[in-house]
Amino acid sequence: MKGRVISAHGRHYIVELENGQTRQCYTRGKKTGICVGDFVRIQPQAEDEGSIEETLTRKNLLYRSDEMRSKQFAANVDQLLIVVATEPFFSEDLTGRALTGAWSADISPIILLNKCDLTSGMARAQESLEIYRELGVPIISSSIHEPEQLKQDLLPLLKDKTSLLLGQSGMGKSSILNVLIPHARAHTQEHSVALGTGKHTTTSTRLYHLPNNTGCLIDSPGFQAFGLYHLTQTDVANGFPEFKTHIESCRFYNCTHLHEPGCGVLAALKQGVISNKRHELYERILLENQSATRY
Ligand SMILES: Nc1nc2c(ncn2[C@@H]2O[C@H](COP(=O)(O)OP(=O)(O)OP(=O)(O)O)[C@@H](O)[C@H]2O)c(=O)[nH]1
Ligand SMILES: [Zn+2]
Repeated sequence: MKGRVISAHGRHYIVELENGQTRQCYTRGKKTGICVGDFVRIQPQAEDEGSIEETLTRKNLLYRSDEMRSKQFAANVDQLLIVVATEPFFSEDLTGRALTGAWSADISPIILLNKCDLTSGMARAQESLEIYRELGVPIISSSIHEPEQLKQDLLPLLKDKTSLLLGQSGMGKSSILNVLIPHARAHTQEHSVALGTGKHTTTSTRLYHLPNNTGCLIDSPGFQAFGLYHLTQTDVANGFPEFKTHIESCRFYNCTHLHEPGCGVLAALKQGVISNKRHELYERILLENQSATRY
C-alpha cells in the first residue's frame, strides 16, 4: 500500500492512503528520517496500523536547524508560503533565511503580508519586502478580517500544489490556516503581551488538504531560528538567485564571493546591483556554517 505521511511524532506517523483512509504507522529497526510530506510504502498491520517499509524518492527535503542541530521537517514541497506581518514586525533576517532555504532546495516562495488592516506598519513592511518583489517573489497582502478576499487571492496559487506554511510566531499563521481550512481548527490564541516574545502554539508539523482536494498545505510550528547548517557554500549561493549571473564571471571556480579578486558577485555589490543587506545575510550564513562545522 502506498500513502503520504501527514504527521510525525517521534517514530510514530499518520499515513494517508491513496483511498483517503489514514493509518497509524511506525518504522521497524533503525529506519529514521521520515518526515511529513514523504510518500511511503507501508505493510498493513492489525486493523488500522501499518509499518513503513520504504520511503519513495523525494523531490526535495526542507530542513530547519536550531542550536547546531539540523532537522529535516518536510518533504516533497512545491512552494513555500511565508507569513509576515506588520505587528509584531517580522524579522528580516529570518525571512531572508527561510527564502534562502527554499531557493536552495528549488522551491519557489510566496510572501503573505498579513494584518494589512493594521495600517501603521504597512509602509515599513512594504519597503522591507521590496527587495523580494524585485526578485520576482509574489507578495500578497492579507487580513484575516477579510477572509473571502484572502481565499480569492491565495487559493488559486495553492491549487494542486503542496505548500509549506511558515512564519514566526504571532504573524497569524494559525488564523490563516483556519480561514483556508476551517476544519483544521488550528489553534489560534489571542496575542497577549507575553506572547509578544514568541511563544510556540503550533507544536507539530501537519499536512492538511484544502477544501475539495484543491491542494495540500503543510502547517509547521512558528520559528525563532532558521539555521541553514546543512547547506554547503554552493547551496547557500544558490539560495541567492540574484548572484547567479554574476557568479558566472568569477575568476575562481571555487570563489566564495566574500573576498576573492575577480569576483563577479563583489563587483555587482560594488556597483549596487546586488544589495548590501543581501550580501551581508549571505556572509552571516556562511560564517555561521563554518563555525558550526568546527565543533
Ligand atoms: N488585526 C489583525 N490581527 C490578526 C490578523 N491575523 C492574525 N491576527 C491576530 O494575531 C494574533 C496571532 O495570530 P495567530 O494566528 O495565533 O498567529 P500564529 O502566527 O499562528 O502564531 P503561533 O501559533 O504562535 O505560531 C492573534 O491575536 C490573531 O487574532 C490580521 O490579519 N489582522
Ligand atoms: Zn565570486
